[in-house]
Amino acid sequence: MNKGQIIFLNGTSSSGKTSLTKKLQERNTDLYFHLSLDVYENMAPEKHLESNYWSTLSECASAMHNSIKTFSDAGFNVIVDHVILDIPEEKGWLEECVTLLSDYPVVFVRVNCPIYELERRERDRGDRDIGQAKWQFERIHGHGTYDLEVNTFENTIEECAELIMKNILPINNPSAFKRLYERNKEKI
Ligand SMILES: Nc1ncnc2c1ncn2[C@@H]1O[C@H](COP(=O)(O)OP(=O)(O)OP(=O)(O)O)[C@@H](O)[C@H]1O
Repeated sequence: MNKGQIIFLNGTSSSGKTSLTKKLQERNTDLYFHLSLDVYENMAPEKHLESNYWSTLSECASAMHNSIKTFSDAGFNVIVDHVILDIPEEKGWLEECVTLLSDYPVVFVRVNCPIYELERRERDRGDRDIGQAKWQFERIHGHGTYDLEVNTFENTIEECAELIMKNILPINNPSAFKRLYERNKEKI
């Protein structure tokens, strides 16, 4: 069975990942499942998140990373909506993803948006902690390796979705995940 396609979006809060996911699902006739850390976090009991937030969140993230592989192995396409930061608490998250998925058809997408627009969206939403987007903006994308970048401020969500679909790589094409995996191996 062919592995399911993986579109892996990484961007700060309010960068437009959910909007982009909905647009990709709308324009594709093929079925794409949406995997997001919020959903996995909601599966964990509140008492664990309250008493040990980062360690519980890391277990939620790990469950999600392993699920991506399971979905793809079963032939299901997925869109992963993630915020992987360069902070000690999330150490190993990206490494786990690239180790699990280096041989999978992944398009790793950097979702960009300028800080003033992130802050404007954050204020408008009213359901996000003010300052969260800025804090994440200063701690994301440090590894610098992606297959593709989109900018949800300069381009419409439709244009960003179009660009992603044009960049779905043929199977066996070396993706950013493969390059990151090889780079990590050299460090060990
Ligand atoms: N291209 C855009 N132009 C204007 N507003 C946008 C654009 N993309 C997203 N937004 C708005 O920004 C807000 C955040 O978008 P969205 O939920 O897609 O971001 P997100 O990256 O999934 O955020 P989070 O990680 O916090 O869930 C929403 O109110 C959405 O309508």
